[in-house]
Amino acid sequence: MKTALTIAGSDSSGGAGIQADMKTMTANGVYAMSAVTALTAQNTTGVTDILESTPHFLGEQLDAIFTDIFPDAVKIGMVSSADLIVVIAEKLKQYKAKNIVVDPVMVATSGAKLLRDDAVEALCRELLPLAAVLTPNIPEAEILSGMTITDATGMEAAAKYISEKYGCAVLCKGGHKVNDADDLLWRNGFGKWFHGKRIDNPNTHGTGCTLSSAIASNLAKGYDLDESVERAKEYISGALAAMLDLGHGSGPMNHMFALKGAFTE
Ligand SMILES: Nc1ncnc2c1ncn2[C@@H]1O[C@H](COP(=O)(O)OP(=O)(O)OP(=O)(O)O)[C@@H](O)[C@H]1O
Ligand SMILES: Cc1ncc(CO)c(N)n1
Repeated sequence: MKTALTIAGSDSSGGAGIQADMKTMTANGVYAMSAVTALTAQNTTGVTDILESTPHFLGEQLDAIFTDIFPDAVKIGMVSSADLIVVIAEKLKQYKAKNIVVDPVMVATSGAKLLRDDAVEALCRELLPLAAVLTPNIPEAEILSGMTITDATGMEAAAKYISEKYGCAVLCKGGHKVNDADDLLWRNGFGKWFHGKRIDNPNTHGTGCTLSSAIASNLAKGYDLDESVERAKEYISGALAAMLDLGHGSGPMNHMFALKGAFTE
């Protein structure tokens, strides 16, 4: 069985972060492992508190994983401080990790800030150059490129700029503001649009975590990047279309929609 690792924060409500990542990896047929960067006290309405792992303990989790079950792909999500980012970069280089998907998580769907200001610079310096692909939404692509994005042309300009600056592929997600569910993949000097059918579902907690983990799962299974993105979009469309409705805010998706009998009661 192929294996994947998520390095991310825990979401106590189970719809985003580590929990979404592990459900997604499992549903996509790979063995899921985790290194927890932070605990969040969170539900569908917001984040009330964050307790960070120490850099030393995060390093110990990564040592334990890489010296035993080597991951075929790694997904990086919420990493709130510069010190944690430095440890992750050091360990990924030491163990020669491959198929690294970086989701530059900055703000939760609920609006809570998940990345400290000093960490943005460390993320760009330490982690982006190691990424096989980076998956910013529009606000994150604006921060990483310093550009304002209002349309598809803006998404292309920002994705091209970020890809060239950090030498990695960039999947700019349209989900939030522009172009509905159409995402742009910029790699090796060329852009390709992945068109998604917009699903009328207000429950989008954890969509970014889920998409990046599905891409990592497909890379772990040996699909190339284009095929991995295509399959990940199909998976997230299925999870959104299952119309799970839990909680008082923007609720989670049904990650197990394809499991026989899932959520029928
Ligand atoms: N209503 C929708 N219908 C279909 N696809 C969607 C919808 N909303 C988002 N997506 C898709 O889900 C994926 C994740 O995109 P999104 O922009 O929501 O991520 P994100 O902003 O990083 O998520 P998060 O809020 O978890 O941080 C993208 O492929 C996007 O196109
Ligand atoms: C722990 C965690 N990571 C990422 C996100 C982004 O959706 C979130 N809400 N919570």
